Amino acid sequence: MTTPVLEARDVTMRFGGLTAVRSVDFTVNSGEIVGLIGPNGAGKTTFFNCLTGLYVPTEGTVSYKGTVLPPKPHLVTKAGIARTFQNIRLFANMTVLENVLVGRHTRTKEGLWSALLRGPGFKKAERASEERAMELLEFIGLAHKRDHLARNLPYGEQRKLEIARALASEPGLLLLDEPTAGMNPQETRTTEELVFAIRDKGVAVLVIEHDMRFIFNLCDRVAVLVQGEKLVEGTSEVVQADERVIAAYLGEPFEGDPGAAEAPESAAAEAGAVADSTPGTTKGDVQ
Ligand SMILES: Nc1ncnc2c1ncn2[C@@H]1O[C@H](COP(=O)(O)OP(=O)(O)OP(=O)(O)O)[C@@H](O)[C@H]1O
Repeated sequence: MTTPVLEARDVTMRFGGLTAVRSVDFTVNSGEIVGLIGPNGAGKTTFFNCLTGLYVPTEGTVSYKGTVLPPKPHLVTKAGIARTFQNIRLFANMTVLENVLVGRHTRTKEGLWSALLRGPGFKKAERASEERAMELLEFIGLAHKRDHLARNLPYGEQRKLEIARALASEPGLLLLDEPTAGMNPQETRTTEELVFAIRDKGVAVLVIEHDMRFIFNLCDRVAVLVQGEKLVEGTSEVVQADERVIAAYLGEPFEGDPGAAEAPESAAAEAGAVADSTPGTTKGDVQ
């Protein structure tokens, strides 16, 4: 049975006179991989930031497993939501293992005194954390690089390490912000497999991405934001076939348009991907 993991109700985010997100209702159910797409500046990252407590929505609520979340990032993580960022945010001069251990801190119960005195309770907790971190490194295929500095990893592996660090907080929902940005097609395919494997481990996934082929292959459901509003939501097939989505990416007006005529021209390339990634076409990955 599917149960809601994340529920955003009527979320609005204004920056002064600009409404970046407008009255968005959005649900992610257990066992789902959901995509969030939209032209540049549509409000995707702002919406993510509202979900993770980085921004306090001007209006609306965000709930995780039925409980309204406090708008504080560390409390959101503690509740069970983890995220990665558009730009890699690893501790470059720490090892691969240390980076994952940092991600475990919300799940470590040992207090300050125990850590300072390095008592038996702390050592036991430290061993357990390290074991879990190594399991995660095995899972993402980086166990053999546990002692490498993060900054020396190739780009694709740095992004994987970010995912492992996010998983270290034992989330029930993982938010990925453009996980394949800058990746080559092989790395993108590996990421796709990794996201499926994460879902199979019982973690629901919400992903923002510009690579339409990636999104439509991966997601059970896709929501389209345009000018801060949710325009369409449905299966990959439904979204790809919706003319309003293509029009929004091309910056063409359409019935009920919240203002897509102002969408940036660069979105036209992405629209090509919407149109060309319909089943049966052979267009390559788009970035
Ligand atoms: N902190 C902020 N202060 C003021 N305006 C902001 C802020 N963050 C975002 N915006 C504006 O809100 C709108 C939505 O931006 P956002 O970054 O959420 O879009 P996006 O869909 O994630 O875009 P992209 O795909 O290019 O990353 C844009 O007009 C942006 O300039």
